[in-house]
Amino acid sequence: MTAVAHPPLADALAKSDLLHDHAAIDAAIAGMADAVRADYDPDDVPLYVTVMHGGMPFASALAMELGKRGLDLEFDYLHATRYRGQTSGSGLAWLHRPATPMRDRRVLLADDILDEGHTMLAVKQWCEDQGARDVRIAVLAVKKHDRCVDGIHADYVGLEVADRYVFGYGMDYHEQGRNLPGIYALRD
Ligand SMILES: O=P(O)(O)OC[C@H]1O[C@H](OP(=O)(O)OP(=O)(O)O)[C@H](O)[C@@H]1O
Ligand code: HPA
Repeated sequence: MTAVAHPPLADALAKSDLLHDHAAIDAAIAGMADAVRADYDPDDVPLYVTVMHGGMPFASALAMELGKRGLDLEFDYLHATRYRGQTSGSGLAWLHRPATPMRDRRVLLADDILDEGHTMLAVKQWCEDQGARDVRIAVLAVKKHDRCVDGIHADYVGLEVADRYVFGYGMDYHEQGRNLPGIYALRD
């Protein structure tokens, strides 16, 4: 089998701009935690669903900030992907669905980025179809453009990013760079 050659991460970094550093991301997540905490009753523990893989660093950080503020969370995760390591999206593939029953639960979805919205539209619809009584969306970043599908928006947003391919803090450049502590954008 021939291995697929990926462009090296160092080359991507050399032709990218840092949009948000780690301190800015931490501050944004703390602000989001304040907003989420104000909307949730600790006696009605939400089901906190991380959208893998990209959502993992953000979901972890937000969960800890919510813990500091006295909001317990029940964890589950899903994996739905439509980019598959590429820089443009195609059809959504579900690789894992949450196992926890959602009927009558409040569900909080945590992901790295809302771009064209296809992923979250399908994921939110699926949670509602499972009987969740309330489904909200927290994303670290929203991309600024007018191509987002109708009917979807993020309830909690940390940062805006330009209409360029972005990576770092969960987001990949050909499956690399997810653990960069900042968010970078490729120059056109
Ligand atoms: O708003 P959209 O245009 O639908 O794109 C956003 C989705 O794309 C990315 O996932 P990806 O498909 O790259 O999977 P990954 O998280 O495993 O990298 C990202 O993590 C979001 O889930
Ligand atoms: O710009 C992006 N970067 C990484 N993953 C993404 N998923 C949707 N848009 C993006």
